[in-house]
Amino acid sequence: MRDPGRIAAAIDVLDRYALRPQPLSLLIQDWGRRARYAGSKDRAFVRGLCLDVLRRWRSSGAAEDRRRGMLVTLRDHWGWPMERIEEAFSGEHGPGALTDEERTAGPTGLLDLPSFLEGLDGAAEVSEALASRAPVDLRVNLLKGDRDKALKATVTLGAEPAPLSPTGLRIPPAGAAEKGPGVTVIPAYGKGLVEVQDEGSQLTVLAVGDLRGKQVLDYCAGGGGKTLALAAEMGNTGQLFAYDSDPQRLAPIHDRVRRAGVRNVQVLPPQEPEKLEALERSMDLVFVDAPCSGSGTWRRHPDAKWRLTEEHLQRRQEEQDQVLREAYRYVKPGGVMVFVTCSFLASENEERVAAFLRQNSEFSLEEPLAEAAGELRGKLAPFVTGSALRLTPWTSETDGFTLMRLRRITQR
Ligand SMILES: C[S@@+](CC[C@H](N)C(=O)[O-])C[C@H]1O[C@@H](n2cnc3c(N)ncnc32)[C@H](O)[C@@H]1O
Repeated sequence: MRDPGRIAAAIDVLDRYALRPQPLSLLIQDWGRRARYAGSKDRAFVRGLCLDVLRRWRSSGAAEDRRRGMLVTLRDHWGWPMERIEEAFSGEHGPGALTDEERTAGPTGLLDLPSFLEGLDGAAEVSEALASRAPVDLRVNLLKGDRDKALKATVTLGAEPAPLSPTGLRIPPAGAAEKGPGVTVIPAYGKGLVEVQDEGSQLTVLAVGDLRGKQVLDYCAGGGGKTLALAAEMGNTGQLFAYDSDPQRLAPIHDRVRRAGVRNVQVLPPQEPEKLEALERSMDLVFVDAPCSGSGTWRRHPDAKWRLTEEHLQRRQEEQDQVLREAYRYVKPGGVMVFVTCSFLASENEERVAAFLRQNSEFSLEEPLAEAAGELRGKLAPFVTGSALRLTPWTSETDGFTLMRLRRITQR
């Protein structure tokens, strides 16, 4: 396909998104089925362009008019000269020649945040950071080798040591219309030496402190991203239990655990609640990676940014309250519960923890890096605000994650 057809396709996909906001991956799949003639480079181009327009959905004007959003994105963010844009719009299979009015269109001046979040502190900086592309981060699985070995194994992908996580590698963002790095096809991935995991996500596990020999419950284990990182930190010692209320989300964990060489994990299926109940008041650590808006990952999933409504946010908060109400029961006296979200919003973090503490006087807040290893503590200290560790694209150049730490006070 040439520029005109690719751009018309991207506008068509975005028109469908505007009509009914849904995950972009579904819309691209749907387009791929209709456009049998499109090759893998065409798909990468259309997907990359749609993501970039969605990143600046409001400021480019795309929310109101996809042609305008497309023009502004290609001209102001992809750096295409007007001549190329004119040809792409008016060429065969293109979306149709630009009008005089369109030619002079500029940015709208709106922030690229849902309107109910425009009042956030530092909203302009937040909006700009979330509109940028994210790198691909890898976590080196220390059960299979060290970072030097992983660096050699990923050199063809352009990986370099990540700035903050001692287990992290970073591959810079691909060019706008390029396919991302083929991480999952390299032997090091197949052998479990590296996992795809944002540096911020890795840091939430590393910040907890020494986990060797401990009894740990990963209460919202999902597909096991944090479970694998916790297991690697535990060095296959102690016991790690992985639970999630949704059996479908938990399903991939078995294969992942095997590939990563993890031997200390017991998966607790929600269909057998007695296995979870048996852990009551016995865990050194309950790690709660709570369901959330995902606002910290909007660089990667800009389509999710425009699907979030105030009602959705309210529902996530209720889920967070419920998860806290359930998970604390498994913490032993003197043990710790760590509450993590991939959201930077206080309403999904500090406010939830405060609500929990009002109901549970047995727990008290601790400094979030209370047991983090010395060097890491130094690196992460700048990102502590009040009682939360808050990592964000605009401060730590990671996805957004918030971590809070609660201790169950020993009974006298
Ligand atoms: C952020 S995701 C977890 C991601 C996962 N920890 C990872 O790193 O791949 C949140 C998870 O919480 C689960 N969840 C929601 N409500 C829950 C509850 N009441 N009890 C246990 N899990 C719950 C969801 O099914 C979802 O898988």
